[in-house]
Amino acid sequence: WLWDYIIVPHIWRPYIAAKRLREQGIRGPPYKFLKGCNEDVKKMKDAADDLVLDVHDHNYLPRITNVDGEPFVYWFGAKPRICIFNYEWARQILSSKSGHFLKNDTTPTVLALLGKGLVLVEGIDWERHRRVINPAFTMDKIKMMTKTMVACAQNMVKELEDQASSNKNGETQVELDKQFQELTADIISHTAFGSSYKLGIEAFHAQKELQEIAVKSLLNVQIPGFSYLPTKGNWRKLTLEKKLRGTLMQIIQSRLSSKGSGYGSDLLGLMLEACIATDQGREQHQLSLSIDEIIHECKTFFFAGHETTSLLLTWTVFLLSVYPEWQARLRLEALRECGKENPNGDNLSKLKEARKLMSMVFLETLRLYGPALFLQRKPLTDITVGETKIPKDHAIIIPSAIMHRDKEIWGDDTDEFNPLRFQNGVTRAAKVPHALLAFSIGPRSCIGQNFAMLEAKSVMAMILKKFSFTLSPNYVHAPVDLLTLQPKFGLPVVLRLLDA
Ligand code: HEM
Repeated sequence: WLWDYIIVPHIWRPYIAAKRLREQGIRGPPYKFLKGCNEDVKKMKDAADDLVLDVHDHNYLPRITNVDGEPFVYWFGAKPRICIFNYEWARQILSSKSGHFLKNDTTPTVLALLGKGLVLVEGIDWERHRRVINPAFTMDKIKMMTKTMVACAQNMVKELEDQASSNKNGETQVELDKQFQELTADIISHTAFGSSYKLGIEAFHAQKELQEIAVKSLLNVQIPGFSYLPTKGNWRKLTLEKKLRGTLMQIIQSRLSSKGSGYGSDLLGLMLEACIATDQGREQHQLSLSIDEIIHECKTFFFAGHETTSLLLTWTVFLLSVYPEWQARLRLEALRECGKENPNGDNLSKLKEARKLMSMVFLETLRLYGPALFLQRKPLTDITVGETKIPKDHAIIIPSAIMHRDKEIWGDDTDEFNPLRFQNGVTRAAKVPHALLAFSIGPRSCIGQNFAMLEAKSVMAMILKKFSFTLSPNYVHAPVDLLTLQPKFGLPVVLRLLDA
């Protein structure tokens, strides 16, 4: 036991891995028994935590990391992670269709949070899941969902409008980040679960708490078997997992029992149609999912589908508050394309065109404040990338947030907010066509990117047409890495009714 569970994985393998990498010139902080670098990373983050930035300063990297430049290795517990910064290597790894690069191992808490759905499944299972789910994300389907997105956004805007008009000056101060979280959860819940959206919101609250636990546990010392001990934290995690599963099961049961001519054309409906095909005794074929897989997919879509879009909206409002001239330009564009009407599939398509300012602003926000700070992969076998031999099972970290500031690729103004860099389209904004990694690239790139952009555009157009906004004096600029990039102290904003 000592040999298999302690000496080999926690002493022998890290020692050999470090030696092999050192021989190739890849260095990094020393491995520490059980802890790896987790404690040091935690200390480094704590030390940088007091660093508050000016709102015009978009280089928040010193708050979350102290690395750049050359590839190096660090230790997540006993597991080596090789951090690379090279765009060509990143392209090779992310675009590989050979199945040579898998998603990296994840901790049990992150797995409970995210579910073993499309983001984490591999190989033929991934192909099967993606085939079932792809039809829910065609542009036509997403355009049809605009109505739901707009209806949800209208409720939020109306509430804010009432708040503002009850004040003489037509102003209200709100924590917009929280509003966006509720709104995007509402939207994904309606679009994925239809009439069971209220249960979806319950699931969202359980998932939110699981996320907090996941963030806290991520940099803890990795003691083997610790997650199975009956601690208070592990108990809470188990209770939340049960609640989340139970709620999702309830949503599924209610859909199964209300079947009319089909299960519906939303995401859940599509997955259930695929599931029933298996249930009816056909062999596991290319278009089938089990109920358990559907539960995992629901978790995946709930997390991947609301948190990221809510952050895109949050950081965009932050930037438009700091650059009021851009806010005014976007308002004019929204009024020109949508007039007094609410956005709909057609006028939003116009805002979607690459040359539109709204698209450029969202892309620039994703470059500077993309929700995912890095991408991770691990090779299935020993592999050479560039001239570096990467042994199998060594995680590869592609730090998109750092790479989005590479001056050689993006030019000297990388730390500045300059949406016009995207005026000729996303592939011509930098020296390489795949420079923007916010949605990743290659076969595992984000399936929900069109959904997210359309949702963000609907919401932003509706806000811009009703309000002007500035940062509240209470806003503190301190972006923080909590699995995704978030404003540490939220986004308090003063909204002013335009026709006040
Ligand atoms: C601004 C919003 C969003 C951002 C920045 C974003 C970012 C990403 C990134 C970086 C990946 C690749 C992860 C990797 O390679 O390891 C990804 C994958 C994924 N995203 Fe998104 N995402 C967003 C919105 C959404 C939405 C709205 C949905 C669903 C409704 C969604 C569902 C997914 C799924 C299912 C995958 C896995 C795809 C696969 O592996 O086949 N995302 N996303």
